[in-house]
Amino acid sequence: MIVFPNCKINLGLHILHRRADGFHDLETIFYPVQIKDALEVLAHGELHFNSSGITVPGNAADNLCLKAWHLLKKDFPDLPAVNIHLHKHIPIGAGLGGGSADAAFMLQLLNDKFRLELSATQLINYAAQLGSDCAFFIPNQPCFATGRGEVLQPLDLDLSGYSMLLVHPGIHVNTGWAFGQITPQQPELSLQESILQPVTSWKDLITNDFEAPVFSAHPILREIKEQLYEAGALYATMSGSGSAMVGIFGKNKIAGILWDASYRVFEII
Ligand SMILES: C[C@@](CO)(OP(=O)(O)O)[C@H](O)COP(=O)(O)OP(=O)(O)OC[C@H]1O[C@@H](n2ccc(N)nc2=O)[C@H](O)[C@@H]1O
Ligand SMILES: Nc1ncnc2c1ncn2[C@@H]1O[C@H](COP(=O)(O)OP(=O)(O)O)[C@@H](O)[C@H]1O
Repeated sequence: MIVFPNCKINLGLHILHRRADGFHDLETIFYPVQIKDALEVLAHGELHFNSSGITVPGNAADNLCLKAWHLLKKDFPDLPAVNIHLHKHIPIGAGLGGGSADAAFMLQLLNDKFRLELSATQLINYAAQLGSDCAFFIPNQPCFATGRGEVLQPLDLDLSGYSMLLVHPGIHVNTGWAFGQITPQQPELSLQESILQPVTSWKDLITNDFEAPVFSAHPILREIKEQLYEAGALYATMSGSGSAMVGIFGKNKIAGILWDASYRVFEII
């Protein structure tokens, strides 16, 4: 069985306060984006994982696909061993939640392939144990998210009438480090209300708390944001803790930019 985990962007992100468990309560809008990995699982004699495409940092044994299998195996002792192949295409450490997407798609795939009959709510509970933004990839539709990012409220938001440019300059931002740079505070404007306003007004309404510290550490990201506006973006933002930068444009209204050859640039129409 093969599935194609997609990534997400964050439209606005506020960090509200630090919790006793070390995590932070936040509010954000998750929006699915169709840049995808490929994840294939075959029933096999013993558990095996390999990957191709972009190199995933860390040990293969720590890959979130394997963690998803082990998590279900604890509750379903008869879950068969599987042979997993991941082709990695989604930029890593980019604020696109690619690892979380792989984990959530793995849970869903195992649920379907081995008829575990887990409900969406149960899958969300498993996903939340694997990563704070992992739960989003179960409904995988635009959501207003609170809590650690796992409390999801579907949102009627459709950007298919716009074009989107996603620019990844290859900088890997560590999520834990990024949270450590923030002094949590209550936002001045309600994100839930701002997102309902026209996209043309988002520039003045919708902010990402990670931009200030991450732009300080990597000033090139501020320049990319400015370039996106110069190219005609109606709204430009960093996704999550970065470093992917997103521009939302009128349909087919992206002015040509000569990006640095080392950047990965995705045009999503
Ligand atoms: C910041 C966000 C915004 O969507 O995404 P990315 O930019 O990483 O994609 C998410 O909150 C990231 O979620 P995820 O990448 O799953 O984070 P986790 O693995 O759960 O946590 C990584 C580390 O980030 C910190 N963390 C994460 C989530 C949260 N609500 N509070 C935190 O303080 C913790 O220090 C934790 O050890
Ligand atoms: N399948 C996977 N894909 C990407 N990263 C993974 C995966 N499994 C584990 N990881 C670990 O998760 C870290 C962050 O991954 P990623 O989801 O790309 O970050 P972000 O949440 O910033 O988009 C990586 O540095 C890597 O060590």
